[in-house]
Parts: sequence; C-alpha cells; structure tokens
Amino acid sequence: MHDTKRHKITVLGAGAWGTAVAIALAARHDVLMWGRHAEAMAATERARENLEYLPGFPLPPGLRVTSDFDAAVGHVLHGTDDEPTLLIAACPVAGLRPLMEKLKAYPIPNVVWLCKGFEYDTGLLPHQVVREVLGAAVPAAVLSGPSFAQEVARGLPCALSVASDSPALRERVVAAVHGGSIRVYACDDMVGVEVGGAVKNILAIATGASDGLGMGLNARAALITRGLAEITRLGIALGAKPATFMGLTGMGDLILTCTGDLSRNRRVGLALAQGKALDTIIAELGHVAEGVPCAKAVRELAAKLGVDMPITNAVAGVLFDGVNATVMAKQLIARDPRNELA
Ligand SMILES: NC(=O)C1=CN([C@@H]2O[C@H](COP(=O)(O)OP(=O)(O)OC[C@H]3O[C@@H](n4cnc5c(N)ncnc54)[C@H](O)[C@@H]3O)[C@@H](O)[C@H]2O)C=CC1
Ligand SMILES: O=C(CO)COP(=O)(O)O
Repeated sequence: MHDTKRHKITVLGAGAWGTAVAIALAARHDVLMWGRHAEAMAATERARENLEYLPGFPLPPGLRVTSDFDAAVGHVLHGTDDEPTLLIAACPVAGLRPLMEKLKAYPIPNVVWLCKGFEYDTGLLPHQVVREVLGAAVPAAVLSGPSFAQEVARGLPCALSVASDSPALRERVVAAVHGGSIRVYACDDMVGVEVGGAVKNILAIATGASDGLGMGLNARAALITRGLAEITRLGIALGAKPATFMGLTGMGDLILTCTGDLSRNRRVGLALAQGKALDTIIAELGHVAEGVPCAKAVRELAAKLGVDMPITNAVAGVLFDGVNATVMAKQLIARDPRNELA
C-alpha cells in the first residue's frame, strides 16, 4: 500500500526544475521553495509565478517561497513519523558543492538532488560531491529521469527513478513524490542513474546539431543508439549496473532529451547548426545547458579511463575547439568499422 502521508518538503533552488517540482509536490505536501536571490524571490512571491525561469505556471496557493536559507532548512529539521521531511537540492551541478557547504552547518535529515552532470573541475558525479562535503552519515539520494519542467508543472504524466544506498530514504522519496501524475521507481545504482542523466545532455547537443544541419532521421537514430553505447561503456567503467542504462534515467531520458524541443541542450545543438557562437547561445538560452560543461568533464574523464566516446569527443570538439559540426559528422561516419557490441 502506497504511503500517502503529508510531508514537509524544502526545495533549494528556484530555477525551472525546482519550481516545477515544488508546484507538483505542493498539491500534496507542505512545500517551501528557496532561491538565492532575494529580489527574484520577492518578485516570484508578488507575481505568484516564476516569471524568469518558469513563466506561465502560477504557484499553487499552498506553495511558499523564501530567500531565507535558515528558514528554508529549518522547515525540514524536525520531522515526525506523522509528518516526515525531505530536503531537495534543485540547483545545477555547478551549485551543488557550494550548497552542500552551506548545509554542513545544519543537522539535515536527508538530501535528494536533481542535477544532471559531472562536476566541471573534478570530474566527480553529484553523489561523490555530496559525500565529499557531507560525509556518509546523511542519507542521500538522486532523483532523475525523463522530465521536462513545463510538462511536470502542467501535471502531465511522468516517471522518475530515485537511486540511493539508503533503503529508508528510497522509501521516503517514493512516499513523497510518487502520486498525482508522477510515478517513481527506486533502485540502488546511483552511479548508473547519474551517468545516464549527465551524458544524455551531451548527446542531446549532438542530435540537435545533426537535426539542425538536416542530416536526417537515420542519423538521429544512429546518434541516440550509439550514444547509449557510450553512456553504457562509461557507466560500466565507473561501476554502474548495465541494466540501469535500459531504464528511465538511461534510454528514457536520452530519448526525451535528444528528440524533444523543450530540451535546452538540444536547443544548443540546433543553434550551433545555425552557426551561432557558444557564448551567444548560452546568453540567449537564459537557463543552464548542463551538456556544455559536462562535455569537457566527460571528454577528460573518458580519456583518463581509456573509454572510447567518439560522439562526446565530437561534441566537445565543436563546442571548445572550434571544429565545424559538418566536418565533425563526416569524421564520425568515416571512422574505422567496429563490432557493434564491443
Ligand atoms: N529543467 C528541466 O526540465 C530539468 C532540469 N534538471 C536538472 O536540474 C538542474 C537545474 O536545472 P533548471 O532548474 O532547469 O535550470 P535553470 O537554468 O532553469 O535554473 C537554474 C537555477 O539555479 C541557479 N543557479 C545557476 N547557476 C548556479 C550556480 N552556479 N550555483 C547555484 N545556483 C545556480 C539559478 O539562479 C536558477 O535559480 C540541472 O542540473 C538540470 O539538468 C533535471 C530534470 C529536468
Ligand atoms: O533533463 C531534462 C529532461 O529530463 C531537461 O533537459 P534539458 O536540460 O536539456 O532541458
């Protein structure tokens, strides 16, 4: 029987995804959303809408917003059996370490993060960053899967996966998030879930560029499929379970992000195909595109581990080395043949 208790939930981060998750959860729980910019949060409160990051989706009456970090964390410090608590970090990967540093001062009950990528400077996965800062005592989980913010905020159906080495936290996340239009699966493969979520963003840039250049649907299917092979190779080298990559956070999120025009990463690829400069693309996007920093981090990590990732290398070459995307596509196709399952 699914546990339907009302939870106290704090969402740290008020971008598109934090706002969408807060809106969805506020239908069933006592939710407080924190954002780091006081003025932006005041504007969100005045409009009862996040006009900067998620315009068009009014905040439900029960959802409170704040820029007071103490108050935000305080909301989840004293849970009870009848009213359990959940702390959700909804920042980009670049903000994860600083956020965990701020949380170190508090006796937090748990932490769940939503970001997708490898840390830029260190090449660490989010769970490694969290562990490095908070240690192993705080129950920690990643919640990921195919989930465009706008669709979740609209209440459309969506399936996610929570991964944690804490069975109790897995259960807590399922109890809190599963319900309404959201279905939540659980597993213990944090590495697999995080690698899938990170690398699909790089491949969405590749398919966006390919589609933008008019390379066709066959090319897109090839990129997605061979992209999944890259994700799986890297994941296995890092200790993931291969089956995870056939699931929501692997193939599921890869398909969504590579084919859905709501993807910011795919839009980066489409804009590259128009010949726009990366700086201009990022400025015009107004949101994070995690695949950009991730392409650099993964190129370096794969080289260190000796993992073959030709599509990732091609994307990094286009993004950072000024290589022409059409030339890069020709080079990818012209590589020596190989065994498909190797
Ligand atoms: N938007 C979506 O549909 C989904 C996003 N995600 C992931 O969630 C994370 C956040 O994405 P969004 O909220 O969509 O991004 P966004 O670009 O809409 O908002 C980013 C938020 O983080 C803040 N921020 C930006 N850089 C920061 C930094 N260096 N340190 C701390 N805070 C910073 C911004 O002020 C803003 O509140 C990303 O890792 C993304 O891959 C995951 C699933 C769905
Ligand atoms: O992760 C996402 C959907 O699952 C969102 O993808 P983008 O960051 O490319 O918009």
